[in-house]
Amino acid sequence: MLSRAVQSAGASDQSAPNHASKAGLAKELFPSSSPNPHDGNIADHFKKHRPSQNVFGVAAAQAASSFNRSHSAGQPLKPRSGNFSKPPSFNTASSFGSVRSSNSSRAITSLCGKTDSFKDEPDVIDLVNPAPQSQRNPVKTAAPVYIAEDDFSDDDDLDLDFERPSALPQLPPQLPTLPRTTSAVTDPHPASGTSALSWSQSSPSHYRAPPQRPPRPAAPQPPKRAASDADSIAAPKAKKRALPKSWQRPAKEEYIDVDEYQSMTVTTPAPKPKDVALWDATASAVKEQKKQLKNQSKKPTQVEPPKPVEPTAPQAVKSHAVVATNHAISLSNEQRHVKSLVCDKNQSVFFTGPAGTGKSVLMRAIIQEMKKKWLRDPERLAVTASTGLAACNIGGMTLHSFSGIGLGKEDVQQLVKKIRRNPKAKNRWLRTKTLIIDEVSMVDGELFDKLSQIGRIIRNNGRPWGGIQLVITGDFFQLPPVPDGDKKREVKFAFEAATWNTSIDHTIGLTEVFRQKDPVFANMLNEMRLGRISEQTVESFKKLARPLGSDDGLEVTELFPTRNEVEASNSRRLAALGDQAHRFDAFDSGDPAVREKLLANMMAPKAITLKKGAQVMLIKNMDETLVNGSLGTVMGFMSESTFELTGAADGYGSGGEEHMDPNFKKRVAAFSRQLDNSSSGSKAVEYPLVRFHAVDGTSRTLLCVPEEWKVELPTGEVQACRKQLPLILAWALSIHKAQGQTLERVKVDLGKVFEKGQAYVALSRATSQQGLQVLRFEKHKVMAHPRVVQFYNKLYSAETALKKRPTAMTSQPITNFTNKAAMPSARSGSITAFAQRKDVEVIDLEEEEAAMAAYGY
Ligand SMILES: Nc1ncnc2c1ncn2[C@@H]1O[C@H](COP(=O)(O)OP(=O)(O)OP(=O)(O)O)[C@@H](O)[C@H]1O
Repeated sequence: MLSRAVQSAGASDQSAPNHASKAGLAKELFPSSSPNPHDGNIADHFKKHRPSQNVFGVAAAQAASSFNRSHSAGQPLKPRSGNFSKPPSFNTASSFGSVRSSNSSRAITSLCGKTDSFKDEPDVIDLVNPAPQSQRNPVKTAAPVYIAEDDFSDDDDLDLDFERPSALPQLPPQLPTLPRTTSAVTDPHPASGTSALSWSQSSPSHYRAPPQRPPRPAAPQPPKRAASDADSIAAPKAKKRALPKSWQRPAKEEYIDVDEYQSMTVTTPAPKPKDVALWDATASAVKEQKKQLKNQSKKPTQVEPPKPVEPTAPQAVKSHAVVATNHAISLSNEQRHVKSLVCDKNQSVFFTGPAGTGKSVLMRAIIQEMKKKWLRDPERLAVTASTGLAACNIGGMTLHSFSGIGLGKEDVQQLVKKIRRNPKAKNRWLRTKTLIIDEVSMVDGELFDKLSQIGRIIRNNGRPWGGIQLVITGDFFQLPPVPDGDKKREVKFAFEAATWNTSIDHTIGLTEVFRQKDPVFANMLNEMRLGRISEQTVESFKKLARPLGSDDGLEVTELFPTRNEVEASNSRRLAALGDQAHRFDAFDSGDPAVREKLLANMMAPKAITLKKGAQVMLIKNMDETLVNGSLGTVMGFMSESTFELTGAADGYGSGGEEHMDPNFKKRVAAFSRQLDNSSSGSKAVEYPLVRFHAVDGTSRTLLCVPEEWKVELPTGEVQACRKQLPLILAWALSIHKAQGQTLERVKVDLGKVFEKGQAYVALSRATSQQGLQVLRFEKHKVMAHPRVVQFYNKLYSAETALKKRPTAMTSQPITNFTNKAAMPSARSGSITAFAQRKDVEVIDLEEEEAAMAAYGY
């Protein structure tokens, strides 16, 4: 078929040496609905942009319409014949684009123009009395093959859509059926105690006693279809199946109930372990038990709302809990608009806006909607973020993990080779249709270009990212990409990537602030965001140095700019816990000459000390829901064998077995001791049992055993390796790790702020001034990156230009920035308050100037 297609295309090319059509095809593969990719000036580009200036599309449409005209003038087309149709006279290049529309219009024309349209040429092939070859329509064999652009995509090769059985040819009615004699079969040796089953459930062979074996009482066989009765049995009636109640989706799509969304995350129940007493277990039974318990522990232990956390560590859980949204969140108009562009119109969208404007909430709503869309094919949606913690917040993985590029330092060709060696990563690239990227401000521009190029190569599709729909969010006024330590090059933002503009159809600015209800506080933060902070705001922030009261019992989360400060604070908190300390030292291997240096900046610490009740963070992706950034509490310590035998769900172990039946506890202890001694000959190591709290409301318990981190050369050769628990202490967080969080009680020390956007990110985590303590605030520490300011200026200019254009031109906006500064949500009633408080002079500018300031002027 492929060679016929090539021949056909070749023939068409020769008959119509139309270079313009080839150029048209090329343009179709590199669509330019976005602004000029080189200068990044959206406003300039928009002036040049014409919505329907697609050379190829126009040529195809003209060809199709001329074709339709010529055939509709008193010469009705032949009806559809099988899968083929008579070729139109226009060239092949045009047919690429118009094949679908021309076919459908022809089908309609033929149905309208002929009275016997439905009679001609049935699609069903008569297998019993096939017509001789000579009687068949010769046009079929001569018909050319039409190829759509997607036919060559790897992606489509993998599209295993189920074909409805009704499309198959009907069975001939005279198919011989065997006489129903099965019920008359008499069994010469009926097995005693066996109840006869009806013929439709059991074959005759089931009634005979097995040869050379004495008959023994047996339980009735489950209905089983044997090969011998296949001919005589009619197809079983399909059972009516209903989805479990928990799978039902909310009726109203426009309202997103976050709680409902969270509780919809249903997991398959773990298989029940075999009913074998522990002390009776054979080696293979123990193995089986281990396997089952391991599987069990990998799954969320509950799907209901999370239980109150053990009294041992209430603070730890409360302190970092993302503010629970117990009420339904209805998306604002601007959020709904973005969702519709993504989910209904399949557009590639970048939506941005100040902290707290609901970017993550909107992203979750989009993910929920897209998951519904790809319910039967979940791999089509990939959810990623620039950092592990951000990925955890939206239930995804890091962009690096998704792409399978490791650190991604190599050039594109090497990275492609690396991905091709990794079947999982390669499959992700091929299967994904929509790629979500959260917290894009930390995605490096070079990485963005590399991934775009990798997508094109691996998917064999010339469009940016190989044609994957991108849904990107983030605020470039927040944290920039982490600079490349080796090259010492200046940081490059994702919006500075060469492929940024061509990858995105729409840029939308969200303006309604939800996190901070207090308009004064919201505007103090907005000034910080832009790096244009008034003296009054400086004074207000300095007043927040007072300590926070602790009367509500909520623990304060501490944020620091540097890792050392974070470590010092966590050590202090650990020391305050009374329990026994457990120290875990890393096992390092590799070339001693380079090992120390290579492992110095590794997330996994050289040594970590833990206690029961300690708040920890996972630093490695375990699976879809336990990811780098998941927060949890240490519930106790136990050996692997105890964990596997007792199960993780109850959370017992050394220091946590109080709920266990004493007799059972003794037996388990004895048995696990026996196992431990038989395997190692000495007391087994006890590892921390951690209950992790996922943002989707589930709680999962995991015995955290050492994991490996490797530093590899591009050849795959391991230079250094560290084996350590995948945990760090997490009472205090670095500001980088806190990006994306909403914290009700937060203490920020800005003394060592070193990065642009860092102070803004830290303070904008707070929901109110009452819940925020700020230490060492200085005006000069509040910095906005000049290139980010410039980028948002351009977006604003493009928006202004757009508004000045005639309505017809603005039907497909590139940007959708509203001409106003970011404000607290009107629905909280705060907007009125904001308007009435004339004494609060936030930004001393006219309305338009204020709007410009909001976007960087
Ligand atoms: N449509 C909405 N209605 C009510 N509350 C909302 C809405 N959208 C978001 N919120 C609330 O606003 C707060 C901030 O939301 P979110 O974290 O999504 O903001 P963000 O723009 O992602 O912030 P950041 O840039 O700091 O990560 C959350 O507490 C969220 O529940």
